[in-house]
Amino acid sequence: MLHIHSLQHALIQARDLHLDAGQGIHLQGPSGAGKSLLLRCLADLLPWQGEMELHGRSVWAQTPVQWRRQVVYCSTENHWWLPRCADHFLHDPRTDMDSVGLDPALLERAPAQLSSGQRQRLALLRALDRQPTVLCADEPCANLDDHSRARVEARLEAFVQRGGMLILTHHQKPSLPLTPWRIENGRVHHA
Ligand SMILES: Nc1ncnc2c1ncn2[C@@H]1O[C@H](COP(=O)(O)OP(=O)(O)OP(=O)(O)O)[C@@H](O)[C@H]1O
Repeated sequence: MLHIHSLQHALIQARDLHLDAGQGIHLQGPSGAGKSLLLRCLADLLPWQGEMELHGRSVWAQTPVQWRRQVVYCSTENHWWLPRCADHFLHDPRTDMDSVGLDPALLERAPAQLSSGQRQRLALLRALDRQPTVLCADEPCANLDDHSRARVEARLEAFVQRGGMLILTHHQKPSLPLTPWRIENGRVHHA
Protein backbone atom coordinates (compact mmCIF):
# COMPACT_ATOMS: atom_id res chain seq x y z
CA MET A 1 0.00 0.00 0.00
CA LEU A 2 2.59 2.60 1.13
CA HIS A 3 6.09 1.99 -0.13
CA ILE A 4 8.91 4.25 0.99
CA HIS A 5 11.57 3.66 -1.65
CA SER A 6 13.76 6.36 -0.18
CA LEU A 7 13.08 9.38 1.96
CA GLN A 8 15.78 11.88 2.79
CA HIS A 9 15.51 14.85 5.08
CA ALA A 10 18.46 16.78 6.49
CA LEU A 11 18.16 14.84 9.78
CA ILE A 12 16.61 11.48 8.87
CA GLN A 13 16.49 8.92 6.12
CA ALA A 14 14.42 5.86 5.37
CA ARG A 15 14.81 3.27 2.62
CA ASP A 16 12.79 0.30 1.33
CA LEU A 17 10.01 0.20 3.89
CA HIS A 18 6.70 -1.28 2.89
CA LEU A 19 3.40 -1.02 4.75
CA ASP A 20 0.13 -2.79 4.09
CA ALA A 21 -3.49 -1.92 4.70
CA GLY A 22 -4.51 -3.02 8.16
CA GLN A 23 -1.02 -2.55 9.49
CA GLY A 24 -0.05 -0.34 12.37
CA ILE A 25 3.46 0.86 13.06
CA HIS A 26 4.85 1.88 16.40
CA LEU A 27 7.69 4.29 15.76
CA GLN A 28 10.25 4.18 18.54
CA GLY A 29 13.38 6.11 19.30
CA PRO A 30 14.81 8.50 21.86
CA SER A 31 13.51 12.03 22.28
CA GLY A 32 14.77 14.19 19.42
CA ALA A 33 15.52 11.16 17.19
CA GLY A 34 13.25 12.48 14.44
CA LYS A 35 10.00 10.52 14.92
CA SER A 36 7.77 13.56 14.39
CA LEU A 37 9.95 14.71 11.50
CA LEU A 38 9.42 11.36 9.76
CA LEU A 39 5.64 11.54 10.17
CA ARG A 40 5.58 15.09 8.84
CA CYS A 41 7.74 14.14 5.85
CA LEU A 42 5.44 11.18 5.08
CA ALA A 43 2.50 13.58 5.07
CA ASP A 44 4.53 15.95 2.85
CA LEU A 45 4.43 18.76 5.38
CA LEU A 46 8.21 19.26 5.41
CA PRO A 47 10.65 19.45 2.51
CA TRP A 48 12.08 16.00 1.72
CA GLN A 49 13.65 14.19 -1.20
CA GLY A 50 13.18 10.68 -2.53
CA GLU A 51 10.36 8.50 -3.74
CA MET A 52 7.23 7.12 -2.11
CA GLU A 53 4.24 5.31 -3.57
CA LEU A 54 0.73 4.84 -2.34
CA HIS A 55 -1.29 2.07 -4.03
CA GLY A 56 1.47 1.91 -6.65
CA ARG A 57 1.17 5.59 -7.54
CA SER A 58 4.19 7.82 -7.07
CA VAL A 59 3.91 10.85 -4.84
CA TRP A 60 5.34 12.86 -7.74
CA ALA A 61 2.45 11.80 -10.03
CA GLN A 62 0.02 13.53 -7.67
CA THR A 63 -0.52 17.07 -6.52
CA PRO A 64 0.54 17.82 -2.92
CA VAL A 65 -3.13 18.25 -2.04
CA GLN A 66 -3.99 14.79 -3.41
CA TRP A 67 -1.19 13.21 -1.38
CA ARG A 68 -2.03 15.12 1.81
CA ARG A 69 -5.67 14.06 1.59
CA GLN A 70 -4.55 10.43 1.73
CA VAL A 71 -1.64 10.64 4.16
CA VAL A 72 -2.84 12.73 7.07
CA TYR A 73 -0.72 13.93 9.96
CA CYS A 74 -2.38 14.39 13.35
CA SER A 75 -0.42 16.10 16.10
CA THR A 76 -1.10 16.88 19.73
CA GLU A 77 -0.23 20.50 18.89
CA ASN A 78 -3.34 20.91 16.78
CA HIS A 79 -4.55 24.13 15.19
CA TRP A 80 -8.09 25.35 14.74
CA TRP A 81 -9.32 28.05 12.42
CA LEU A 82 -13.09 28.24 12.63
CA PRO A 83 -15.40 29.56 15.38
CA ARG A 84 -17.04 26.30 16.48
CA CYS A 85 -15.55 22.82 16.85
CA ALA A 86 -18.32 21.45 14.60
CA ASP A 87 -17.24 23.77 11.76
CA HIS A 88 -14.03 21.76 11.30
CA PHE A 89 -15.81 18.56 10.16
CA LEU A 90 -16.98 17.53 6.70
CA HIS A 91 -19.23 14.77 8.08
CA ASP A 92 -21.41 14.82 11.17
CA PRO A 93 -19.05 13.76 13.99
CA ARG A 94 -21.67 13.36 16.73
CA THR A 95 -21.88 9.58 16.64
CA ASP A 96 -18.09 9.33 16.66
CA MET A 97 -17.66 11.61 19.66
CA ASP A 98 -18.77 8.98 22.13
CA SER A 99 -16.21 6.51 20.78
CA VAL A 100 -13.42 8.63 22.26
CA GLY A 101 -15.37 9.73 25.35
CA LEU A 102 -16.37 13.21 24.17
CA ASP A 103 -19.77 14.80 24.81
CA PRO A 104 -21.27 15.83 21.41
CA ALA A 105 -22.37 19.11 23.07
CA LEU A 106 -18.71 20.17 22.89
CA LEU A 107 -19.13 20.57 19.13
CA GLU A 108 -21.02 23.83 19.69
CA ARG A 109 -18.16 25.33 21.68
CA ALA A 110 -15.12 27.22 20.42
CA PRO A 111 -11.98 25.03 20.31
CA ALA A 112 -10.32 27.30 22.89
CA GLN A 113 -13.09 26.37 25.35
CA LEU A 114 -12.04 22.70 25.41
CA SER A 115 -9.40 21.15 27.63
CA SER A 116 -6.17 20.15 25.91
CA GLY A 117 -7.10 16.46 26.21
CA GLN A 118 -10.54 17.11 24.69
CA ARG A 119 -8.96 19.10 21.83
CA GLN A 120 -6.46 16.32 21.25
CA ARG A 121 -9.22 13.72 20.88
CA LEU A 122 -11.25 16.08 18.68
CA ALA A 123 -8.20 16.60 16.44
CA LEU A 124 -8.00 12.84 16.00
CA LEU A 125 -11.67 12.70 14.97
CA ARG A 126 -11.08 15.63 12.61
CA ALA A 127 -8.20 13.73 10.98
CA LEU A 128 -10.33 10.56 10.66
CA ASP A 129 -13.20 12.68 9.27
CA ARG A 130 -11.05 13.20 6.13
CA GLN A 131 -11.10 9.40 5.67
CA PRO A 132 -7.35 9.10 5.21
CA THR A 133 -5.66 6.05 3.77
CA VAL A 134 -2.72 6.49 6.12
CA LEU A 135 -2.98 8.18 9.48
CA CYS A 136 0.26 9.50 10.93
CA ALA A 137 -0.71 9.96 14.57
CA ASP A 138 1.88 11.77 16.64
CA GLU A 139 1.50 10.82 20.29
CA PRO A 140 -2.31 10.49 20.06
CA CYS A 141 -2.60 9.34 23.67
CA ALA A 142 -0.18 11.80 25.26
CA ASN A 143 -1.70 13.61 28.25
CA LEU A 144 -4.76 11.35 28.37
CA ASP A 145 -5.97 9.45 31.43
CA ASP A 146 -6.13 5.65 31.28
CA HIS A 147 -9.84 5.56 30.41
CA SER A 148 -9.54 8.05 27.53
CA ARG A 149 -6.34 6.38 26.37
CA ALA A 150 -8.12 3.01 26.10
CA ARG A 151 -10.95 4.55 24.05
CA VAL A 152 -8.58 6.35 21.70
CA GLU A 153 -6.58 3.16 21.20
CA ALA A 154 -9.80 1.25 20.43
CA ARG A 155 -10.78 3.94 17.90
CA LEU A 156 -7.36 3.69 16.22
CA GLU A 157 -7.61 -0.08 16.13
CA ALA A 158 -11.02 0.19 14.42
CA PHE A 159 -9.50 2.52 11.83
CA VAL A 160 -6.71 0.04 11.04
CA GLN A 161 -9.09 -2.93 10.90
CA ARG A 162 -11.25 -1.17 8.31
CA GLY A 163 -8.25 -1.06 5.98
CA GLY A 164 -6.46 2.08 7.10
CA MET A 165 -2.82 2.21 7.87
CA LEU A 166 -1.50 3.81 10.97
CA ILE A 167 1.87 5.07 11.99
CA LEU A 168 2.23 6.48 15.43
CA THR A 169 4.86 7.54 17.86
CA HIS A 170 4.61 6.72 21.49
CA HIS A 171 6.79 6.85 24.54
CA GLN A 172 4.39 4.42 26.20
CA LYS A 173 3.70 1.08 24.48
CA PRO A 174 0.14 1.15 23.11
CA SER A 175 -2.06 -1.89 23.63
CA LEU A 176 -3.07 -2.39 19.99
CA PRO A 177 -1.08 -4.81 17.79
CA LEU A 178 1.70 -2.88 16.07
CA THR A 179 4.87 -3.54 14.11
CA PRO A 180 7.82 -1.79 15.73
CA TRP A 181 10.08 0.55 13.76
CA ARG A 182 12.98 2.43 15.28
CA ILE A 183 14.89 5.58 14.41
CA GLU A 184 18.54 5.50 15.37
CA ASN A 185 21.27 7.86 14.20
CA GLY A 186 18.82 9.35 11.72
CA ARG A 187 17.99 6.00 10.07
CA VAL A 188 14.60 4.32 10.18
CA HIS A 189 14.58 0.51 10.37
CA HIS A 190 12.51 -2.44 11.58
CA ALA A 191 13.09 -2.80 15.33
N1 LIG B 1 11.15 21.58 10.96
C1 LIG B 1 12.32 21.18 11.44
N2 LIG B 1 13.45 21.39 10.73
C2 LIG B 1 14.64 21.03 11.21
N3 LIG B 1 14.81 20.44 12.41
C3 LIG B 1 13.73 20.18 13.16
C4 LIG B 1 12.42 20.54 12.72
N4 LIG B 1 11.53 20.16 13.69
C5 LIG B 1 12.27 19.58 14.67
N5 LIG B 1 13.58 19.61 14.36
C6 LIG B 1 14.68 19.03 15.12
O1 LIG B 1 14.78 17.70 14.66
C7 LIG B 1 15.08 16.83 15.73
C8 LIG B 1 14.02 15.74 15.81
O2 LIG B 1 12.79 16.33 16.24
P1 LIG B 1 11.48 15.46 16.38
O3 LIG B 1 10.42 16.38 16.88
O4 LIG B 1 11.21 14.73 15.12
O5 LIG B 1 11.92 14.41 17.50
P2 LIG B 1 11.08 13.25 18.17
O6 LIG B 1 11.83 11.99 17.92
O7 LIG B 1 9.67 13.28 17.70
O8 LIG B 1 11.21 13.66 19.69
P3 LIG B 1 10.17 13.55 20.91
O9 LIG B 1 10.08 12.09 21.22
O10 LIG B 1 10.84 14.34 21.98
O11 LIG B 1 8.87 14.15 20.46
C9 LIG B 1 15.19 17.68 16.99
O12 LIG B 1 16.57 17.93 17.22
C10 LIG B 1 14.45 18.94 16.61
O13 LIG B 1 15.01 20.05 17.27
